[in-house]
Amino acid sequence: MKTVLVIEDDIGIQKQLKWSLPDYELVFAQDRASALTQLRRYEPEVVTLDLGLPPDPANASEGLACLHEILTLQPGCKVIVVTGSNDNEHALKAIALGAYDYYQKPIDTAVLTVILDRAFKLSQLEIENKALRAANLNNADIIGNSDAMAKACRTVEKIAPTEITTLLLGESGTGKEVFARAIHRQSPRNNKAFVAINCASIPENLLESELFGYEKGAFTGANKTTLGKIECANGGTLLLDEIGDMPLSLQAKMLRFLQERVIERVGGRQEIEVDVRVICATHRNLAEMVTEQSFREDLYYRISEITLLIPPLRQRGHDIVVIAKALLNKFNHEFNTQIQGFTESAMQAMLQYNWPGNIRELQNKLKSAVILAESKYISAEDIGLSEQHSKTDTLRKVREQAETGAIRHAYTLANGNLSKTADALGITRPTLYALIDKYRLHDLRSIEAET
Ligand SMILES: Nc1ncnc2c1ncn2[C@@H]1O[C@H](COP(=O)(O)OP(=O)(O)OP(=O)(O)O)[C@@H](O)[C@H]1O
Repeated sequence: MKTVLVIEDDIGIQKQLKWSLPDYELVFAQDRASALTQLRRYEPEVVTLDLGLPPDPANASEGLACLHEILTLQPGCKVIVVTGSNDNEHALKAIALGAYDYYQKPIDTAVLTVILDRAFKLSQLEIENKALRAANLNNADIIGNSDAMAKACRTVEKIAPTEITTLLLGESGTGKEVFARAIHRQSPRNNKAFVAINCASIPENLLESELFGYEKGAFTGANKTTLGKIECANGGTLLLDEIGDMPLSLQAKMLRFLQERVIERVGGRQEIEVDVRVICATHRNLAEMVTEQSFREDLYYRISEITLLIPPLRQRGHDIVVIAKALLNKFNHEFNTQIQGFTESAMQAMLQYNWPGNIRELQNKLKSAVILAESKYISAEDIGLSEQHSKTDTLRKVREQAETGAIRHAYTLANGNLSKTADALGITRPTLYALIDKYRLHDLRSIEAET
């Protein structure tokens, strides 16, 4: 349910709104201080604000000051100001200060519902727009603006216009293929093919014909002459993914192609010239493989004219959150869901988790979270990251846990009697009610109501 913060000191109107707007979760505040507390707590997209707030309800000064503070704290918030009848002057002043809309008392819930719906729609559009802008920060689909990524993107911009053979190094799922595509897209070859082949996923005996193609009759089943990936990439770019997994037997043929830019199809005798830009990628330590003699040294130097290290996700700082939000936006579209964001603990957990599977792992975790989440905010549990991943609780959360625990403990000792519970806690009964509301401990109230 969408949350609306209603800032209104008239209890009667609060009640009226509560029963007449059942499709929203309404949270209330009666003055400027409590409004700002509620704003920090619920971060509502939409607020209704009665301009006549105590201590000066006859005047709009307190309401306008409140509006100013709300927009300072949460600039994207849609504030609908509520004025007395014919109070156009203050309504216009509020709009000039940044309020989204206004309406005049007496309350007409049909009108208010339309205004609220429009405010939420606009807010959603703005949130999506922001995520899309974040998604386009650097190179089309390379999301993120950490120093590490900015540096990698600058390198892409420099090497893309050249013909230099590039080696992309990085853990699995860091985006090596995404970077290879970005190099192609920014190169003069961008109107020709980008062809990728994963050397680790094709059986050794098939890899040669996949890469170099074969002539008709070259082997049983070779019914017609077939082009390999290298020829298919002619004029464009070829990505040799997981080059570290290329068998030694094929490495010599690959070296010849890279040096002379000619190939021979399997079963053929004719040399065919090809004009292909080559990008290689691997998560393996090729230098170590050279020492162990499982990778040819001459090939290693040939493919690594320039090496670009793609940082693992855990070293990209706040990028994790930026990417997570962009992915959430994408999955909301894909699955037609309305998840609005992440809980604080989910954010902390994502920032502290090690992400061994990098962005691919983040994608998988978020996809299932979006499908399975039961609230509009994704929690740490939804993404399969337990509380232990979120080591630093906010002060607010620590306080909430402590107060909730103390209230429940006192309540049990007082056998469900709220007056005794309040006494034991050293607070008044109304304060206890306020805390029950604040922490949504409504089971406590209902037990007393039954007794
Ligand atoms: N910076 C990024 N922003 C958003 N999505 C990204 C980013 N980098 C990668 N991705 C996405 O993460 C997934 C993994 O990326 P990619 O396949 O390029 O990784 P890889 O390093 O080539 O992985 P592997 O080594 O396993 O082949 C892809 O779906 C890709 O679209």
